[in-house]
Amino acid sequence: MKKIFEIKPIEYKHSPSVKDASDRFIPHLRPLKSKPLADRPCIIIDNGSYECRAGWSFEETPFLKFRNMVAKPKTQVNKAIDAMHLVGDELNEFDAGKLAKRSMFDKNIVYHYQSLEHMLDYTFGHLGLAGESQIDYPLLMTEAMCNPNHCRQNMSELLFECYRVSAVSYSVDSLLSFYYNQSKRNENFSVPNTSGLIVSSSHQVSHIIPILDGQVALESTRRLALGGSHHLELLNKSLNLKYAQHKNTLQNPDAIQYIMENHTYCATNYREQTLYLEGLFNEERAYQLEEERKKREALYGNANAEYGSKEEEKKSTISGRKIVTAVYKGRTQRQNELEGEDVVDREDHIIQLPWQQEPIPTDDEIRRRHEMRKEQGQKLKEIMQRKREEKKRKMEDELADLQSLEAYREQNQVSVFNEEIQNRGVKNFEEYKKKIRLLQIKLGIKSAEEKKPDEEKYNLLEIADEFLSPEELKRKRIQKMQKTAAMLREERKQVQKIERDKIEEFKQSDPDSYLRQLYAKRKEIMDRIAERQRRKEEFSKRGSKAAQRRLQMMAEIGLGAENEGIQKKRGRPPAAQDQGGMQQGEDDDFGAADEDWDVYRGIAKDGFSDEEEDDQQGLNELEEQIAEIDPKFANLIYNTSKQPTAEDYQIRLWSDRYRGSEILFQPSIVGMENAGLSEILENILSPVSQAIREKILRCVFITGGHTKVPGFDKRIKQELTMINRAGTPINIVKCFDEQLDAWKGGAWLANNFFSSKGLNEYSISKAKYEECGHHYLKEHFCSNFFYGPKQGGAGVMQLSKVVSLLQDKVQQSEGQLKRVKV
Ligand SMILES: Nc1ncnc2c1ncn2[C@@H]1O[C@H](COP(=O)(O)OP(=O)(O)OP(=O)(O)O)[C@@H](O)[C@H]1O
Repeated sequence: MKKIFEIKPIEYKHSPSVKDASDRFIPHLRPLKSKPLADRPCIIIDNGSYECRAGWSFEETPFLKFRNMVAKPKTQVNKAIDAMHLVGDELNEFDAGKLAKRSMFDKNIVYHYQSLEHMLDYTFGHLGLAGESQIDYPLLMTEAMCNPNHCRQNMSELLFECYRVSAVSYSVDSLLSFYYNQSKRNENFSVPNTSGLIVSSSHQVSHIIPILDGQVALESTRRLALGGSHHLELLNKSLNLKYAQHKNTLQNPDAIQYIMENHTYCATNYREQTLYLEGLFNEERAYQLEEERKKREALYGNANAEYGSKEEEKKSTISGRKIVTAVYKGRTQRQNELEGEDVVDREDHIIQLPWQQEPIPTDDEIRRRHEMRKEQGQKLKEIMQRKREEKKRKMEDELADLQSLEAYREQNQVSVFNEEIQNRGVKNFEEYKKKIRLLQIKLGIKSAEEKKPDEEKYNLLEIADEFLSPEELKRKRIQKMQKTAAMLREERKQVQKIERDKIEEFKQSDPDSYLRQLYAKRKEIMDRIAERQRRKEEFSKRGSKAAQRRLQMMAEIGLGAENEGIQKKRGRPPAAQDQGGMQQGEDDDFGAADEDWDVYRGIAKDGFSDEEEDDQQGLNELEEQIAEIDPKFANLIYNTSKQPTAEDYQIRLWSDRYRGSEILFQPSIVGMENAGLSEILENILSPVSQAIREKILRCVFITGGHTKVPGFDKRIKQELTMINRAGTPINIVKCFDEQLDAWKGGAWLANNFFSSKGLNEYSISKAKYEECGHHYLKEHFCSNFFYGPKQGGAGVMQLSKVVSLLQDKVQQSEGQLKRVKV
């Protein structure tokens, strides 16, 4: 049996209260407040586009960890609520549909500073600083690699001007994680000796950062704009496309996130893995077909097992049950062998989506449904019977009425008789006679002649013609015809009886074929009903051609009073209608107004009803017959085995398990023309010397939340091995915690490097900010480089310096001009 995985509901965290945070931190912070700034604890904020982690440097792990989203309730109730902003776990306390969420990030760059402000309010408030007028502590904030100056500038402005933070240090998350891990693993750790290659993949982007002797090789650093969010999106799209029936569950982002975090992995070799799964799929299909064939054989016998395509049939016999069983055994054995080992599970996964079982009907319930269906059939029969009786009564009345006119003839009032029959739509006496006879036949009334015994009825047949008068000869001919017709009738009855007997015999001798015949008839009726339904729907659609044509026809023949009423309502001059029908060149706009369609729908409703009833009755009778013979069918109809089962709510992950992470290596899967990670690694490593390559490959450091996908490190090793033809040893180092190491690295940096004079070397103090301007960045081994006008530059650049720079430029361009002229 294959293992079936469940989707566990995500437990939403609740935001800690501001009071709890104050109770926790204020006793710690109070004695530290009087100390110099460098000796005070540092606030560490790892401001990630997926999650924000914040806490004090004296703690082991971040106190706050929340989805970096800000939301506004969509209420419009009152101003106070409308102005409210929810951050992080506060969002979980509201109905997701009633919130307008937004992220402050574009890719992994902060661009919406209003949201940032809400996030910082929340963070400082929940770190025990709710009552403070300014943040009297150093702050370490993470930022993206090569964060644009403009973004940092806005950030500094907000922190210094709005929150009056004492000192701010900016660091890159993956560098923090790298150095933190190095220091923890390496006893002789010193920044200038550290070299390595950081491979980081987080929510929106992935980075490859080579580090040489404690320096980031910026010109070789690369960013790939793909990360966990793209993986999630691809998985979401593919599952929703494949399992459209489970849209409700699969459109829930939490369910997809759960699947991604627990069931996806990174294939070491994409193509080989795809072929492997294809093999599994084919084996399983063959097994299924084999089983189906066996079932059919059991049900219909070997000769009749002709369902399914010949191709599939062939395939199933090639593999055969034996092979399939062996395959299953092999798979189980392989899985058992792998258990406990550090091997990525490459099999397909079956996921059980949440569902609710409907109660299985008891025998009594099935019987009740059967009875109900029978009752419905009976009712339909009764309705038909009533209709027939009504028709018969009408015909009897008509017959009686017509026969009553005979009295006028008997009283020699021929003109009155003629007038009366003409009033009833009958032209002359001949037609009158015919009509009476027709009604009698329909009502099954025998004429006086027919009631006589055969000898009397056909008394002239035995007499030779020469003994008969011309009148009798004529009657003899009629008697002859009547006798032949009666004989034919009798013969037909006999044939019908024989047919019935044959069917009964056929039913007894070959019930399967008989059953199939019944099924065929049922299908015929059902097709007819479906076709009628389709036509009905077609007519009821305003835009359909059939409906337009029908409406046009109705408009042309004129809809009498009803139509007239509508036209009056629409304010048309009555003269136009009086002329009858449509005038040449008159614009026919019947159908343009909604009322026209009401008339049409009224007409469209009646039609088909008699045929429908006949078909429905026929279908009921057939189903009764089938159910008597085929218990499976009875179950299908009355037991409604269509009831959903757990299997109906299962989804199967095949390539979905590894296709999402493959986008990092083949961005073309999501339509991007970028180079993938393997190509980027090759571009970085091929131009460098062997000595440098050796240094770098000694520590290939993997970090970032998205690298949690099992097998990611193995894939990177595989790619590097293929690039590294010289056979340089490759050492893959996985970080301790993919998501928290950046924060922990921040705490490590603050605790080890910020004390006494260190703080000034690693952070921008308020005084420095005011002196050097908002773009100022203090560079250190975990930070970004500053690009643009040099530190303490543009903002404070002397005017004389600017003028001399401009003069230099002018001179240079003049020199170039001269050269061109010569
Ligand atoms: N077990 C897991 N398997 C695969 N992906 C995961 C797993 N856990 C988390 N992720 C993904 O990792 C990503 C978050 O990574 P991380 O926490 O490093 O991002 P971040 O630091 O918030 O963002 P960024 O650094 O891009 O601004 C998310 O896309 C998340 O879906």
